[in-house]
Amino acid sequence: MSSVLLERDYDGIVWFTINRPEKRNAINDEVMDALQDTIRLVEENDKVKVLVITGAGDQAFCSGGDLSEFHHLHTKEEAYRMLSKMGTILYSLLTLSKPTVALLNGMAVGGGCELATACDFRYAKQGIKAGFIQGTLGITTGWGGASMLFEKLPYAYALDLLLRAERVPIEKMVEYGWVHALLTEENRKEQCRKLLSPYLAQSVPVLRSYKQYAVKKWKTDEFRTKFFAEIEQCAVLWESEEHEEAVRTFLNRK
Ligand SMILES: CC[C@@H](C(=O)O)C(=O)SCCNC(=O)CCNC(=O)[C@H](O)C(C)(C)COP(=O)(O)OP(=O)(O)OC[C@H]1O[C@@H](n2cnc3c(N)ncnc32)[C@H](O)[C@@H]1OP(=O)(O)O
Repeated sequence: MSSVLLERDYDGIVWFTINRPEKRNAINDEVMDALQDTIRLVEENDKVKVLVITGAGDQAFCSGGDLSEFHHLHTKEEAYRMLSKMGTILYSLLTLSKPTVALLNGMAVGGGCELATACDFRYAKQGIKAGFIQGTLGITTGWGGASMLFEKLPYAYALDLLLRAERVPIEKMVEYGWVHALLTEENRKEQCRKLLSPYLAQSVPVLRSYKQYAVKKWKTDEFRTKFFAEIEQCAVLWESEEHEEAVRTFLNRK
């Protein structure tokens, strides 16, 4: 079974679905590579207008990095290779010249919240929770999530979410401005398409122009340096006994 599903609609939407529901849609190398290829396709193809990223099943949008695959990374150098690979992908998602949406079909935790933060809009199913829970693993955001969060949310809200490191009810995420629309259970894809229909009515050059203008502030050496320094800091913490122990506990919890 493929780790990712890709669909292209007649109206210009590309749907990228992480298809690992049995792992709560955790991200491994295969998902990273497919996401990178999809971002390239959306950037280059003049018929594609919007990229929507979602997860398969009803339980999770994405549970972050695949801890069972990445727990063999012990040194900060090993960790940095993996973290900066995904960080580079999320940076290209952040600065993509087409609108992007994270469609939260279920909970988002850890790197799953970083993936969602890299998107322009977050539409979420009612009743779910989302959390930057990295602190409970003895690490910080490793894919540039904090740099992006501080750009997109008011300072105190962003800091609160990172420091509390818990799963927060999605209604609070709406209040904080992280989630832009709540969806009901029924036919979420159609609800998403309806929310996107005004954007889909615009031409690709118009969409591109506004997005390029919007993301210009992040295409600077200053922002990139901050973004990759955050990733480096996570790599340092990845080596710690606290992190090793937290991951061991999660993987052996049954
Ligand atoms: C690497 C980058 C870093 C970052 O920058 O942030 C990260 O992302 S670190 C990873 C952070 N994520 C987590 O710590 C999440 C860990 N998962 C959970 O807390 C829970 O699984 C859940 C997401 C809250 C879902 O809970 P629940 O619905 O009760 O399901 P289970 O816990 O029983 O999980 C089912 C199944 O899925 C496996 N799983 C879940 N998350 C991951 C993951 N991130 N990596 C690998 N595997 C994951 C879990 O082990 C179960 O598998 P089986 O035991 O084989 O059934």
